[in-house]
Amino acid sequence: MDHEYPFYQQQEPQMTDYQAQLEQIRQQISALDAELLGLLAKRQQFTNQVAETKIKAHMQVRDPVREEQLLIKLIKQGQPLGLTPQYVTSLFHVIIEDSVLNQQMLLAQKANPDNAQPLNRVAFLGDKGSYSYLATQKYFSRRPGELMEIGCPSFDAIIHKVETGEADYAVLPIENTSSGSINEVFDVLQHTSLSIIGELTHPVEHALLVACDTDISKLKTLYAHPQVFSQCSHFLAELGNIEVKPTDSTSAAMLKVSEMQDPSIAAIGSAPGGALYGLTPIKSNLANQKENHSRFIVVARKPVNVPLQIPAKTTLVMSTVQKPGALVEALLVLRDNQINMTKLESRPINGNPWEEMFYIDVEANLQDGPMQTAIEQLHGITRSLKVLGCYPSEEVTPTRVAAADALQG
Ligand SMILES: C=C(O[C@@H]1C=C(C(=O)O)C=C[C@H]1O)C(=O)O
Repeated sequence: MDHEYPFYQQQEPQMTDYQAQLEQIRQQISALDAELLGLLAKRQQFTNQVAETKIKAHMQVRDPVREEQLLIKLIKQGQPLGLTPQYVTSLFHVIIEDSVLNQQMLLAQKANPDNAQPLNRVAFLGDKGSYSYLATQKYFSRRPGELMEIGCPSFDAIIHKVETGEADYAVLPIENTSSGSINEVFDVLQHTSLSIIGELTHPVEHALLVACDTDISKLKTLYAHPQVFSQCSHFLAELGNIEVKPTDSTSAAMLKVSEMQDPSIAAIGSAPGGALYGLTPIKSNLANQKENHSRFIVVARKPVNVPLQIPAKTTLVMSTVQKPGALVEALLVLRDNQINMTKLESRPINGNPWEEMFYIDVEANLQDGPMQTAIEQLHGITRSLKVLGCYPSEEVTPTRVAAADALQG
């Protein structure tokens, strides 16, 4: 006979017992997370108060010494708690970046009081779910006023909306880390009276999105914006014979797949964007480069004043005279005025294919003395020169702290 277990012996825990344990611990985690959110919100209120003080004291927003001291102290405090220097540093880089961007926005608002309005009507490429839509949401989430989203089919249509007053701002993708500059945007900037008033970078995480249960082997057709195809060219090459069909925007691609509900059809877009169309990702991280970001510019009818207390960028567009070394001569003006150039892009001049326009981004405030001198000198040696805008730089370079230094002493 099988060995009988005495009745009183502990029964094996059932799955429901484990689930109950898990649920109890998860409730404690969620309670702690809520506390953490409360503390982060309180920290944000304090750093915004710091911004108010800096406005009155005309102090720079960024204080690298304070950041380094703060990170070293936190790393030391985290060590005995089992929190690694890498974890503490990366966590507080995100917290400090948010704090600096919030402070910059407050200072910029003070410098442009007329810009604060209850409704921000913003034109962007595509519709809900496009990368431009996500970038628009990100940029205006940090600014006061309700957001009215105005999706457009093309860059020309976007610019037209702002020029005619149907929109207050436009968000335009201008470059991507995988596919480089977006030439169509540089071309529309050549002829618009709008000014660049802001910038932001946004991660572009391409995923393969489908509307129903399927897998890659069943796919026959792929919809996406042409920019996406060039950013995911390696993935597409591996896919083999799948028909790729370009769409005006990522959101148009996702809408198409959502409407067709066909297991042989997919779109490439962001998972959050796809969720707005009921699409699910069956493969992620499709871009050629792991770190795939797009930089967007924000344009408006009126330029903004950028306070000298926050890092600024200025974008120029110029055409040079037709003589050897003309471009070099122009760039030497920037060097002679100690102005750092972060981007140089050339584009053919419409109707004059053998001449080029040069777009230059510099790390400088238009109000700065050296920048004013450089502009004056450039006017004297170029065929044409236009300031496209001076705007707050939204690239917050994290303060580096060597963990070892932090743990000494
Ligand atoms: C809050 C301040 O402004 C910035 C943000 C900091 C932060 O979030 O901890 C620290 C230093 C500054 O770069 C400050 O100067 O104290």
